[in-house]
This record gives sequence, C-alpha cells and structure tokens, in this order.
Amino acid sequence: MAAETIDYLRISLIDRCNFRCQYCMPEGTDLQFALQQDLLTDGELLLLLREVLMPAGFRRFRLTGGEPLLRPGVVEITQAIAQFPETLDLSLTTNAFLLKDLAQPLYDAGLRRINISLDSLIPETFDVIIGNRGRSRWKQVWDGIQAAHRAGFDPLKLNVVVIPGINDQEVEALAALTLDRQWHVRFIEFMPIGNQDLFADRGWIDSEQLRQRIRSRWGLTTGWVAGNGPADVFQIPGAKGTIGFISQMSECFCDRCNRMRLSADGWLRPCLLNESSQIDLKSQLRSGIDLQDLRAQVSQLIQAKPEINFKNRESGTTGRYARTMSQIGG
Ligand SMILES: Nc1nc2c(ncn2[C@@H]2O[C@H](COP(=O)(O)OP(=O)(O)OP(=O)(O)O)[C@@H](O)[C@H]2O)c(=O)[nH]1
Ligand SMILES: C[S@@+](CC[C@H](N)C(=O)[O-])C[C@H]1O[C@@H](n2cnc3c(N)ncnc32)[C@H](O)[C@@H]1O
Ligand code: SF4
Ligand code: SF4
Repeated sequence: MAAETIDYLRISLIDRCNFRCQYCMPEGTDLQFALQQDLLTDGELLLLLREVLMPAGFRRFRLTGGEPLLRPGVVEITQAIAQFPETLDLSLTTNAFLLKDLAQPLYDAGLRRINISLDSLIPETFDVIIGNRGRSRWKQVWDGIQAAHRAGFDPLKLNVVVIPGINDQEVEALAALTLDRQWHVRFIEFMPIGNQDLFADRGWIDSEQLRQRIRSRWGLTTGWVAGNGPADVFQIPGAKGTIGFISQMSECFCDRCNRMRLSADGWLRPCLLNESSQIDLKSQLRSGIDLQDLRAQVSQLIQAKPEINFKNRESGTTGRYARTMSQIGG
C-alpha cells in the first residue's frame, strides 16, 4: 500500500490549560510547562507555516493545546492561517470553557469546523472528570457549545473519552444528542498517556462494545462526516448527526497516519507515541538558519515518517509515555 500523504499538522498554541482532566493532566501531577520566552511567537509560527511547513506539503491544520482558547491572539492567528491560499482545511479542538464569547469571532476569522471535548451530560460527573476545583464548569461549557452551534460551525463534533465506571453509562445519552441535532459525537478509547494510575485502575472500553450497545438500542449504519482524523464514522438510522469511534487501543491506525504535530515551543513531532526524530524548529529559526535548510529537514522527516510511525502496536498495549497529550499537542 502506498504511504499516506502527510499533509495534516496539529498545531499546539499553548501547553497550559484551565481544566485538569483526570485522563490528561490530573490535579497534583508535576507538570512542566514551557516558559513564555520558549513559546513560538505569533510571527514565528506564521513564518514557519508560510516558509517551511506549507512548502513541505502541509495543507490541513488543527489548532489545539493545552487549551488553545487561552492563547492570546487566537482569533488573529486563526484568521492568518485561514487566509493562506495553501490552507485546505482549518479546525480547532477545545474544551469550550471560553467559547461562548469566542465562537462568533473565530467563525468570522474563517474557522468553519470545531471539535469540543464533552465527557458528560451530568454536571457533577463532568466536574469530577475535569477537576473543577470547587466550581461547576458544565453550564459554561454547554453555553460555549450552543454558541458554536449558533455561529454555524459545521461539522460540530463532540469528543468523549470513555472512562470505565465514570462516564461509560452515559454512552446512549451522549449518542442520543445526534438524533435531532446535526452534531457529531465521537467516543475515544482512553489511552495510557497522561494518567497511568487512572488507566491502570480503570482500563479502557473497546469501541466495538459501545457500538453493540448503540446498535441494539437504535440500529447503526455507516456514516460520513468531513474530517482528517482516525475516527470510524457511523449513524443511527434517521439521525441528523453521526457517531464516531476513535479506537487507538483496539485497533492500530498508524499505517494510515497522515499527521505531524508542532508543539507550542516549536518542536515538530512526527508521531504521538514514538518520541524519536523530533526537530527543534524554533531554536534553529532563532539562531538564524537558512529557511531552505529547515525546509529540507522537514521534507526529510516527512519521507522518514512511515518508518517512525508507531505501527505494529499490539492491540491494547499499555506502554508508558513520558509526556501528556496536552504537552505533545493532543
Ligand atoms: N493514537 C493517536 N490518537 C490520535 C491521533 N490524533 C488524534 N487522536 C485521538 O483522536 C482524538 C480526537 O482528536 P481531534 O483533536 O478531535 O481531531 P481529529 O479526530 O483528528 O479531527 P477531525 O479532522 O475532525 O477528524 C484525540 O483526542 C486523540 O485521542 C494520533 O495521531 N494518534
Ligand atoms: C489534549 S486535548 C487539547 C484540546 C482541548 N483542551 C480539548 O480538551 O479538547 C485534545 C484531545 O486529547 C484527548 N485526550 C487527552 N488525554 C487523553 C487520553 N489519555 N486518552 C485519550 N484521549 C485523550 C482529549 O479528550 C481531547 O479530545
Ligand atoms: S483534555 Fe484538554 S481540557 Fe482536558 S486537561 Fe487536557 S488539554 Fe485541558
Ligand atoms: S501513534 Fe503515531 S503513527 Fe500512530 S496514528 Fe498516532 S501519530 Fe500516527
């Protein structure tokens, strides 16, 4: 099989977050955040995109983090990337806590699709998962989702990390959101990255089990929604939205991997789980390297990526990873 075209770049705008999700950056862990002076500036990010990454072939971009809406200037950065003629697709992944006031400005800046984390419809459960520090956050997140809906984001996707014994009983209720709304709910298998102890304690649920539950309640057919990621898409017959499954534990989709990550501190990372072969774009840029040299390094990394991909992983592997999703650029 020919290697996948690598044209999807996940750009982390910031490694910090206003949530402390149990599966990602749980309260009390010693997290090492990048120093302000080590973050790519807006100018450096846009220069790297225009002069290095786009010429190397990247055309589809996702803004993520950490929590990307905490990045000052997120609307301006979005607008600049949307306006590059090379940009074929631009989207953003967020926890939606700050989305209520930013949904419309982001839409006006040219963003058209958005993925929002929503792990529970029950405020108390939600607050336990996201580590609310005594303040309920569910309502503000729900208001953010409504604001995105009103602004016209399409597709609007909701990401649910399924944690056994915590939110797995809500799968049907979350799936039911797709019945009369054109929203796309995706169930994500919990990965052993970010919180090894919770993972060891709870484990993960195979997407096929969830599909069976939904199938026996409503039936399930194959579906389609625009996207660049690894979700398998289904639909309840007659529903307006779709249901996706991101099954990185029960299946290995590395052989069709089309993406790299740019961290907030300027490292280009060819794989989420294999930590080798990363390039420090920021330091080289700051030391005045010829941009043609940087382009050559990136092109070489794209060539080498199929060998770096975390392929041939055993189903259900539980290796330990040094960094969290928020640090890598989830
Ligand atoms: N193992 C693995 N999991 C990934 C990778 N990319 C995304 N995921 C998982 O997919 C989840 C959802 O990612 P999103 O940020 O919503 O992006 P996406 O699914 O690529 O987006 P679409 O373009 O809408 O398909 C992440 O939280 C991860 O759990 C990857 O490269 N490797
Ligand atoms: C790191 S977050 C960054 C964007 C934003 N803060 C958010 O939560 O949507 C991106 C995605 O990573 C997922 N994620 C984080 N830790 C994970 C884990 N251990 N297993 C599976 N998905 C995880 C989150 O659910 C979210 O959908
Ligand atoms: S999943 Fe997103 S919202 Fe939750 S802690 Fe990680 S970066 Fe923050
Ligand atoms: S683990 Fe690595 S190779 Fe596999 S899908 Fe994720 S980024 Fe791609």
